[in-house]
This record gives sequence, C-alpha cells and structure tokens, in this order.
Amino acid sequence: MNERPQTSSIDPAEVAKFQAMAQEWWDPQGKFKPLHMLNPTRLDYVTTQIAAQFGRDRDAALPFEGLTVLDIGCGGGLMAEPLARLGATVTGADAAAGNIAIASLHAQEQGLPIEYRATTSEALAAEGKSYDIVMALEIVEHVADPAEFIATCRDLVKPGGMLIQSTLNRTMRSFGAAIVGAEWIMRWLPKGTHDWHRFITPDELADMTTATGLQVVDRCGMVFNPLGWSWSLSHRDLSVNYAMTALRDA
Ligand SMILES: C[S@@+](CC[C@H](N)C(=O)[O-])C[C@H]1O[C@@H](n2cnc3c(N)ncnc32)[C@H](O)[C@@H]1O
Ligand SMILES: [Mg+2]
Repeated sequence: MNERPQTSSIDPAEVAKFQAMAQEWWDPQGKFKPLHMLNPTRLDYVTTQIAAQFGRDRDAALPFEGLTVLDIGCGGGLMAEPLARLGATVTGADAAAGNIAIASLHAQEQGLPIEYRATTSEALAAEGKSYDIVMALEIVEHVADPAEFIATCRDLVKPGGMLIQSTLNRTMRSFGAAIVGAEWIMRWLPKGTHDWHRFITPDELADMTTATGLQVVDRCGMVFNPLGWSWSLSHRDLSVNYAMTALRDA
C-alpha cells in the first residue's frame, strides 16, 4: 500500500511547456536537439548501469530481455525506444497526453511494443505497479516537489531494482550552458524551458534519494565538448548535466 499523501507531482505550467512542444520530439534539429545529441551518451550510461546491476552482457542480442523498465516523464520516448530494442519490457509514462500520442505513434512505426500511458508516477504507484528499473531522466527539475517525486519513484522500484535519474546541476556553468547557451544563443529550446533555480546539485539529489531508503551507487557527469561537438561521460565533471544510479534493497 502506498501511504504517502496523494498530492500531485504535476506542475501544470511545466507540463504545458512540453505539451506545446510535443510535435517536435523526433526532429533531431528541432527543440529537443540537445536531448537528441545527448541520447547516445546517456544510453551508454543507462545500459552500463543496468548490465552491471543485473549481470547482463551488453553485447548479447537482447541483453535486457525479461527486465521491466518504467520511463517516467518519457516525453517522446527517446530513451524508451532504445531500451525496448535491447529487449526490455518498457512502459513509458508522461503527464502530457500530447507527448504520449507522439511517442505511441513513433513506437508503432518502429514496430516496438512499448506500453505508453498518459499518467503520473503517483497514479502508477497507487495502482501498485513496480519495475526492475525506473528511469527518471530530465524530469526532476520540472516536477512540483522533487523530494516527494523521488519518494514515489522509490515506491515504483521493485526490491533489488534500480532508479536512474538525470538532471542539471545548479552552477554558474549550468546557467551558461543550459540557459544562456541552449535557450538564448543557440535557441534550441524556447526561452523559459528551464528555470535555473530548480536545478539540483548532485549532493541535494543524493540526499533526497538516500532519504527514501535507496542507496546511491553512482553519480556521473555528461559533458558537452563544443570543440568536438560531442558528449562524453565523466566521473569528474558533474558541473552541468549528470546522472545518478540508486538501488533498492532486495
Ligand atoms: C525534459 S522532458 C524529458 C523527457 C525524457 N525523459 C527524455 O529525457 O527524453 C520532461 C518530461 O517530463 C514530463 N513531466 C513533467 N512533470 C511530470 C509529472 N509530474 N509526471 C509525469 N511526467 C511529467 C513532461 O511532460 C516532459 O515530457
Ligand atoms: Mg529539463
């Protein structure tokens, strides 16, 4: 039973921003260009963590066969799709119905059997759902109450399972990169997509995650190199984008 008060994780203004951009999810040159560029690198991170925890060989044909994954705040399904290709049984959930419509259509076109649902983390938890892996990528900086959201994510992780989060650090460099660079100069994202004050430091995210009873086992930066126009993983530089892996006791 979920005894947590069922206040909504939805910040209506935040969800409306993404609803308005729904058509753009699968345009690599569109508003989600930064996520498209970041995608191979964060997929590398996510698959490495899953393979390590669940003892899977990433070189197998369907390495994640038999594992259930919830992609909460899935948007257009940029990460749900590659995980389904790797054999995982994937559910994608997003509060913006427009995103779910686009994501479902795209997965159908790709022949991928992803279950997409227009719903929230707390509604899934209230249904008693749980998954081997919960991915909460680039969402915690957009929810009404991050600590409460993470606690709900914990409820959605099966015992012995894993929560993978990614977000933006709150530093001068992240202001320069995510606000000035991506929104004002490159104009990839509409101005106001991100509110720097809602960015979360790795220590804050680790504290909120640990407070739910999960054990944080890894934190890793995702670093953009403007010279090579490429992204890479770094355990040293978490100053802008980063991801964090936490485990639930078996
Ligand atoms: C920046 S996008 C990230 C999309 C996807 N996770 C990715 O990284 O490609 C954030 C998404 O979270 C969704 N979202 C925001 N608040 C939510 C909530 N409370 N419950 C479910 N989805 C939410 C938005 O609609 C949006 O699609
Ligand atoms: Mg974001």
